[in-house]
Amino acid sequence: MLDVRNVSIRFGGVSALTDVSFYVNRNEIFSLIGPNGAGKTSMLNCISGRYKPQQGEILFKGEHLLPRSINDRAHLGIGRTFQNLAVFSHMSVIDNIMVGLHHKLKNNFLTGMFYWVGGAQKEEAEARLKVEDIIDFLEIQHVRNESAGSLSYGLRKRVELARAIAIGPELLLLDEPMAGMNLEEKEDMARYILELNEQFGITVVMIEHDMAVVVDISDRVAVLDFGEKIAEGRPEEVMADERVKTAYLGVEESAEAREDA
Ligand SMILES: Nc1ncnc2c1ncn2[C@@H]1O[C@H](COP(=O)(O)OP(=O)(O)OP(=O)(O)O)[C@@H](O)[C@H]1O
Repeated sequence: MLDVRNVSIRFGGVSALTDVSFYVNRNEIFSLIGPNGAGKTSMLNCISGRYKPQQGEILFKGEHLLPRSINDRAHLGIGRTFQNLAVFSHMSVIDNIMVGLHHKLKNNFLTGMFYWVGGAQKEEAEARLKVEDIIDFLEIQHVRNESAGSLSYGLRKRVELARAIAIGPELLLLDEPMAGMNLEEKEDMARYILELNEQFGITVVMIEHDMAVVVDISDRVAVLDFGEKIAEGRPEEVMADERVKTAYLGVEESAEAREDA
């Protein structure tokens, strides 16, 4: 479904990604892991269209993605969430989800001006139905009319996920979906991701730092370190890899050194 070939991107003197290749099969849960600054978010940004790599190709269902805009990629079926929460705090939960869906609706701003004349009203009504399904699925009925900013962090993350799935993605890019969550919230999020994958056939590419979650729910994993891919395979294979252990050990050692200082 996704074929990343020899992707490199630099920011000034920093090589965020160097010649990185990997593939993701349809219906897999694929995790990108690695220490801070390894290039994981840069890779998601290259796939979703926020960044344009200087080298390489990315194919989605056999189509070249790099010449396409962010909106085009959403239309092709790529949805994403962000590392830092990207919900609109002042808007209600339901309106936040509708924003995601409007990306996908046929009627654009101009035709929207003829709301009562054109088909937009009907389209909006159908959209609402779909939003209700998503709200049920993510168990956020009780807060549907609350403003998103008033919700707990875990619930806001769920609203962000709801918005991403509202476009009906075939591929979902999740940037640290469990960051900042307590154990119960993490378990819930892991369950939603698994159900999206198993029941709705959504392929998932996820950045996650919680290794227990990664091992639990990923089919395959790729490890980045200083912008290079150092390992790829089944979670238990990757965790046993010496280069991976060294990459993470380096991080732990420097963290200990900071604590000692
Ligand atoms: N827009 C940008 N401008 C300049 N440098 C950038 C930009 N985006 C990423 N970088 C740099 O590229 C490198 C990789 O960053 P990236 O955010 O992709 O890493 P990451 O693995 O997602 O890290 P983390 O786990 O901390 O989120 C870092 O050195 C970062 O500072």
